[in-house]
Amino acid sequence: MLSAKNLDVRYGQFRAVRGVSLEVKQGETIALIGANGAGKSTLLRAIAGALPIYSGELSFKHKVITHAASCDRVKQGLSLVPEGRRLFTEMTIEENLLLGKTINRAGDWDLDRVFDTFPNLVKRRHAKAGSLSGGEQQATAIGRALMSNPELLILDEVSLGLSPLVVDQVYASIEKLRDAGTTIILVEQALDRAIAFAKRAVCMLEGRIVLDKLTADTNRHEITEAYFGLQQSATQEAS
Ligand SMILES: Nc1ncnc2c1ncn2[C@@H]1O[C@H](COP(=O)(O)OP(=O)(O)OP(=O)(O)O)[C@@H](O)[C@H]1O
Repeated sequence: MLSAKNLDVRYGQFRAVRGVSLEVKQGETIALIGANGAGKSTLLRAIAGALPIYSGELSFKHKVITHAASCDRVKQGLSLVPEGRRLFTEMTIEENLLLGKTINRAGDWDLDRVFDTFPNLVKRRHAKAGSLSGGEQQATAIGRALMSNPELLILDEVSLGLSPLVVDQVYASIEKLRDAGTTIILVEQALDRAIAFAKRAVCMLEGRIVLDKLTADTNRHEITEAYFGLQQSATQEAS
């Protein structure tokens, strides 16, 4: 579904993502793991078209999208829920959700289905997004992405700033999406949760992928070593 080949993403001279290659198959769930500054958000934002790709090639459903505008990527079925949610705070939940619909991609997602998936939003549907709790805002941001009927859903730090109880609720909802076959890449700082949720773990260190394994074939210890750069067998050689 998604194929990244040797991607470099830069801020000025600084290579935040260095020669990253990643293949994502339909229906896969991938946890993108790594320490602060490892390059996870930069990679996801470049995949979504929010940052330019300096070099390398990115394809989605066999079509090269390396330099496609982000709205064209959404039209093709690739949707990012960014870190920090980025809602329109003066608009209501419902209005924020409907923004996801403006792209007009065919599919089953509509307001009713989003409210079924996130029942905590129903009573607050006419409340301004700026007045919502963190959990409600996160649910709205995910719901807005779903309204575009994505084939690949990318979630950056869904649990950031949420209480453990609310994180459980958000995960219960995205587990439903996973079990329905949605392809998901998610950044998650809580390692145990990431391993429990995803079928595959991809760990980044200093802009590179240093571990890429099925979660069933790895363990917390191996991922932690990759996370801190303690392992010898990097899956991608330094370029
Ligand atoms: N706008 C920017 N300008 C310059 N450098 C940046 C910018 N955004 C990120 N960086 C740098 O790029 C590197 C990767 O950052 P990125 O946010 O992608 O990491 P991350 O793995 O998502 O970390 P975090 O978990 O803290 O969000 C870091 O060294 C960071 O300081």
